[in-house]
Amino acid sequence: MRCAYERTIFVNEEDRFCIIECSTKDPNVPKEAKKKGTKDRIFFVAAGHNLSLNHSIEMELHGKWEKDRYGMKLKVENCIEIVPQTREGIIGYLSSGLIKGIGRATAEEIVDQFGAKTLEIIEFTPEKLLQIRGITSRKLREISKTYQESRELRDIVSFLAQFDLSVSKALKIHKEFGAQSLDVLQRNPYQFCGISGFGFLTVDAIARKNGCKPDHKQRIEEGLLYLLDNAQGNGGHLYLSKEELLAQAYGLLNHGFAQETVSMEKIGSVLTHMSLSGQLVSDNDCVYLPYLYGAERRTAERICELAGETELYPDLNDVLQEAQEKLGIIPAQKQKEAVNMCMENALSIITGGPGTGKTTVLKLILEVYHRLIGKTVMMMAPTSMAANKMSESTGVSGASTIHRALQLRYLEENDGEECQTLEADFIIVDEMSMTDMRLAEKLFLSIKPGTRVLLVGDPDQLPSVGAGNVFRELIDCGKIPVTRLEFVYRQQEGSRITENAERIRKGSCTLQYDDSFRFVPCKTQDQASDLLRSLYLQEVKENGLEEVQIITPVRRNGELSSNSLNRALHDQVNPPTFGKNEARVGARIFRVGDRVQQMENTETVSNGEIGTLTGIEVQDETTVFTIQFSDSREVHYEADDMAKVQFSFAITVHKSQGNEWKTIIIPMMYRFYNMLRRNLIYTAVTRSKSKVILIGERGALMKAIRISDVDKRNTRLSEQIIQMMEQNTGGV
Ligand SMILES: Nc1ncnc2c1ncn2[C@@H]1O[C@H](COP(=O)(O)OP(=O)(O)OP(=O)(O)O)[C@@H](O)[C@H]1O
Repeated sequence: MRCAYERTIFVNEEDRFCIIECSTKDPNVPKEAKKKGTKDRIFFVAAGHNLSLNHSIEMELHGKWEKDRYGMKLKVENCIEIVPQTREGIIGYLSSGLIKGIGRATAEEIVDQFGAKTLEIIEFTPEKLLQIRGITSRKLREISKTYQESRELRDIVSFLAQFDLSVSKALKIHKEFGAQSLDVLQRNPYQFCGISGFGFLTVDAIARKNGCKPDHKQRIEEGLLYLLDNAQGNGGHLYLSKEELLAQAYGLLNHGFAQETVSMEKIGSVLTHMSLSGQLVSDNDCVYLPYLYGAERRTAERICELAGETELYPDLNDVLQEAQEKLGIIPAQKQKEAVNMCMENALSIITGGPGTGKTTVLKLILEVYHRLIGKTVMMMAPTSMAANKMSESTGVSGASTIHRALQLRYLEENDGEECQTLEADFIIVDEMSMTDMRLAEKLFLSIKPGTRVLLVGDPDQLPSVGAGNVFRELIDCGKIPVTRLEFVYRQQEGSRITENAERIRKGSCTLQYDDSFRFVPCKTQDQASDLLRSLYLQEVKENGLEEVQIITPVRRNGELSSNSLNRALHDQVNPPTFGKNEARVGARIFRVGDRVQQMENTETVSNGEIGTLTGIEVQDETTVFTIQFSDSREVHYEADDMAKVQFSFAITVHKSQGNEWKTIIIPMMYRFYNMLRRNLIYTAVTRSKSKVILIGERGALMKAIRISDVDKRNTRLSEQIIQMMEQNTGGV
């Protein structure tokens, strides 16, 4: 059925599942599905993946009519975009954003000149476009390239539609294999397993449809690699035991077959072969992906090189006394010990929850170091907000994110290679619990032996988002001096937040409530969502958008997920008004004033950074978005880059790490099920500077506080450090 897109009802950004309203001239729309209509157009609802959300491109939709509680809709099985033939249609298509470098005015000029032959000319004799004013050779190259890509892309999208695969996946394949994509898809789809986001399961479905043998060696290899990769993402594991890996592989490779098609022996022999050829590393029956094994080993080696005592400073006590007097701080015994430890050891760790005096100790350390040694100090933290806080609270400017300090772009690049050597005599890293194995490797390999290093953090927070449990392992290995600051000084300032955070940390469910720490009971998800949004709007009115944050355990599924809350809040928090620029990117409309969060590391922005959209301008027929981050840095994004950005009125607990706000609002429902964990609620609560509002079921909060230690990760960093140190000292 030939249709036109009319409006979006719903789009899931992750898998591009869309529900849209369409119109058609086709009279075969069932009566029950007809929404409204004019004399010659019938309106109805269609649902499916990757539907066109572009008014300029018509679609041919094929599918089944299905009825649910919202009425009858077309469940789309196949959607083909139809390149338009009319003057308006071609102009609309060319200026739809699919083809870079052509805006509305240029499109009109092209069509005026070439008429119905326009698309043919762009495809076969694009040089003729040089006759058009404003089209330079450089622009022409861009137009030809993106036109070609959009054509190839359409073919890939059609092929992938039968596997329910999204446009974004088609884009990834196309980026990697270009014009060869379709051929590779049909012949050997396992090659796609190397493309990020292209999991074994997806590729396996394509391969099976194309008749690939289920016990083919490459299928088993890719299955094993997939399971190890999956163990990183799902459990934060660096390795799986051989037994566990074989059991998982057997289940995976035989799934969906009536009988055993891949034997355990065959999987075992492929695994052995992969270990011998270096595709995997098997060490003491622990099976690793090679780069993760390397990251763990190399980090352990460098830790051994960095650790050790420094020269003695006989004046240390006197200098500390002078520093205390200058700063007006009377440190407790533990705090003094922390200063001494840091000055007497090349590598040391300070841990403590909020308000335990970590910053106070840091100030003393910086002052003592300045007086005793006075060389270059470098301070860094995983997020820019944490880095800014470090500078502000210590009064020493220049703290940066770890990524910026290391000049890292994408972590995937240069695995195992040393990057940028850090030219400093003393390096302090805050919020160390957020650092995963791969970032830790980059960090430590960048620090030259002889540099003094102090790691600061709170190991009771969530472990890093990426695999590994670096900070906890460094503490637990027992080879690096650690000072634990436990006394909460901020309690004396009458804050319920630090007091309750401390109780949560210890697993106590007896919390104290007042205006700074509230629990608002709600029985249902709908009720909680309504109340949460109205409380959020009220808090924003009082404190400003930048100081209020919703932190939720889940990103998708349900009204209390960050995705749903952002959708529901966007127009309320930042409504469209006359003169406020906005622009559509895919299904989302971005507006000046929106709060957004970066979801991937790039050259200039670290994953997790939060900023405000301050400008949307059209420059040279390209829409440019300007985002200002917390350190006043302005970064420009084009429409494609905005895929790396999410609205951030609500964010997940994982993405909140290393940041803080005045007011935090947290939904807590039983339906969060396996997200109800102590370190999750502890992390969320400790993000607040002055007010915590919990909304939901009290029992869910209690359950979360009671459940600890579910994050056991397979890592051996601590074991490796111990082994290496003992070898170095001849087992003494
Ligand atoms: N020895 C001390 N005597 C009295 N007050 C102290 C002492 N140490 C710290 N404080 C006070 O306790 C409060 C919390 O200290 P600080 O900011 O250093 O903790 P923190 O661990 O860095 O907290 P957060 O992680 O929440 O920023 C501050 O007001 C600080 O002045």
